[in-house]
Amino acid sequence: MRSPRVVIDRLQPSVDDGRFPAKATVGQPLVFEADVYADGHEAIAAELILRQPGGEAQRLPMRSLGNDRFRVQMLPTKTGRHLFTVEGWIDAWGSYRRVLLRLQAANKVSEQDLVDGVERIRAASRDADPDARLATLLLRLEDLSPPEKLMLLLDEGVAELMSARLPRGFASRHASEFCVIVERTRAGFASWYELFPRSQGAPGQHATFDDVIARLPSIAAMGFDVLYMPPIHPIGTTKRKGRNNSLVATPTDPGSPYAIGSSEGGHDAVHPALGGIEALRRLRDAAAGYGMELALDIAIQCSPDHPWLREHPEWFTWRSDGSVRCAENPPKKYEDIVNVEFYNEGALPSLWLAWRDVIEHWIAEGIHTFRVDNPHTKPLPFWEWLIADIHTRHPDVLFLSEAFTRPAMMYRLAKIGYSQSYTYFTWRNSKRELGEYMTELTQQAPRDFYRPHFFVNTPDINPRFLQDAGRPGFLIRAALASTLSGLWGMYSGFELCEGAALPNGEEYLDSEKYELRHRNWGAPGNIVGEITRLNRLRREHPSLQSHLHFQLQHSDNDQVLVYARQLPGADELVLVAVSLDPHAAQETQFDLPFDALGVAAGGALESEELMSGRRFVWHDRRQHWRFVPQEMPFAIWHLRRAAGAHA
Ligand SMILES: O=P(O)(O)O[C@H]1O[C@H](CO)[C@@H](O[C@H]2O[C@H](CO)[C@@H](O)[C@H](O)[C@H]2O)[C@H](O)[C@H]1O
Repeated sequence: MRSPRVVIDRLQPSVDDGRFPAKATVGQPLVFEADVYADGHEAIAAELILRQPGGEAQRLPMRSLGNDRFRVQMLPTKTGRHLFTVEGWIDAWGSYRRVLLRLQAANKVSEQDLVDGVERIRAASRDADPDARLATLLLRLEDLSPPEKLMLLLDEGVAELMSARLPRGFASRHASEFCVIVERTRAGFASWYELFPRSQGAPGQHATFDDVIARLPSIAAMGFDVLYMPPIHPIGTTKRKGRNNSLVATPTDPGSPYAIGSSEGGHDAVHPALGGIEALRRLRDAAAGYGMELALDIAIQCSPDHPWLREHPEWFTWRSDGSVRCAENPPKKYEDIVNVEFYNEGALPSLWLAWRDVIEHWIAEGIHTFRVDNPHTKPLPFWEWLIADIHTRHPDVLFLSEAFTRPAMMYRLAKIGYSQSYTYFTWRNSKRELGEYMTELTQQAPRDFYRPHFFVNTPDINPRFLQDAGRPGFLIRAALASTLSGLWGMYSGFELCEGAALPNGEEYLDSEKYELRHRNWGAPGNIVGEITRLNRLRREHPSLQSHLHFQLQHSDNDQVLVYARQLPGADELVLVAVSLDPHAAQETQFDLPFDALGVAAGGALESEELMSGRRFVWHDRRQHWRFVPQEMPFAIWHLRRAAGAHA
């Protein structure tokens, strides 16, 4: 096929050139861009053609950014698949107007140049479909002096009218329609709190969901809106794990909740000691009363006691001794669970459908968010099918991928449907690491399909950084996670700065995965107040509700990371500076984003430090700040142009 005269290229957002849908979130700016160009020097115009779910195609004019790039931005309000393409054409009036502007700047506009414009309008008004506005315009032009005529011919309203009337020269359209899936707000903006329900009661007693209800007011007061629980199903006894991952359990050890299934049921059952399904329903409703939703864990594995081993032996691979090999995620070994085999003869489609039934079961119970354990150890085609299938009936259901593996696999899981993904954030501590990682996530390909969920800790990850960092270290990581990504999460105990670890690793000492833990939620030294404030700032400042719109700022100290968060086109922004050193005071000179706020030389910025409420007017582009870890290792400023300052 020959190239059209007007070429349309490099549509954004697009994932692998349109092979997978891009992602967007209700209420977050969605930016479309394309290169549109042609031979010669004529002006080009472009339009986005957008089909929203259940709607007519809409045409949105795109603005030239220069260098052949065009852009339009919209705020999605509907969830679902949005299809788009781009049309471009030679803009005859735009070409005339552009020349006229250049002549005006050079003070060389001739009488004939003005006549040319009037003649163009006259020709347009002679079209088959007469436009009264053009007739009126011609009448007005007749009585004007040359300078007045020039002003009117350059008028933007006239440009709009003429562009709408004139035929689109050499119009062409990109050959493909691209897709953006818009998901509900919590796909991209949510604060997760993870807890083990069985630990939420009186010391030494297995708690129920009713005990979790009693904890809701304080969790909601901290500003969390998703309550995530590790598996809540019956736990097997065969090869049950004991304290600190011991291979021998005592009769009173509750077992790992990931060892799912016993004679009391499998993945669609609730552990009786948690109060059963009625108690879960009470918790679900109580959480909704606090504006929170529950997220459940989907762990595709079975304890050897799971009913499926008896009912569906064809879903497992049996060894000659009648056992099934235990699961692993190298180098970790999970002796108390076995895997189902997706590729076994007899597993397709029954096993795939069984998992869909499990998800449907919990959706029917009002659960709309699922954290999926180790999805990278299960078939990609399975996830692609399952998520698409669930979304045809339940487009608001969210899936979080807990894959800590190679980047290609983590990204692929997002491309094939996962709404959110665990990340390497937990292990990115230095200024260089954090800067590079954020640049990859926000300015390279993942930007269009990968929503990073920044967990500061998990029951499996007691980050080495936190193990000896004390309270300042917890403040540092909370500030980073909550201001770098729209999605952040913590596992309970973080707010109490718990960091005791087993030697030489990242496992918690006396991990709650294998025993009940009782905590004093008001223990001295906690950071509940700071977490509450951070979550409040996230709600108040839309630029903190996504990981996108991130810009590194210069700071002269390698221990201090400074970044701006600004929505496209906004006249305000949030500037964050975090000292990455939990042990010693650090100070830095850093640059203020005067240009991003349109402040010219001699102008000033009004700023409010949002943790303390202190206000400043800053006249110098370069500022100085000192961080004392025991006081506050970070600062967050809201910045806008000072009233009266010139742009
Ligand atoms: O493999 P990951 O590091 O991604 O961890 C996830 O999956 C593990 C297996 O489900 C899970 O491990 C826990 O449960 C196992 C099964 O009961 C048990 O053998 C492990 O000792 C225990 O850590 C882990 O919690 C989960 O996040």
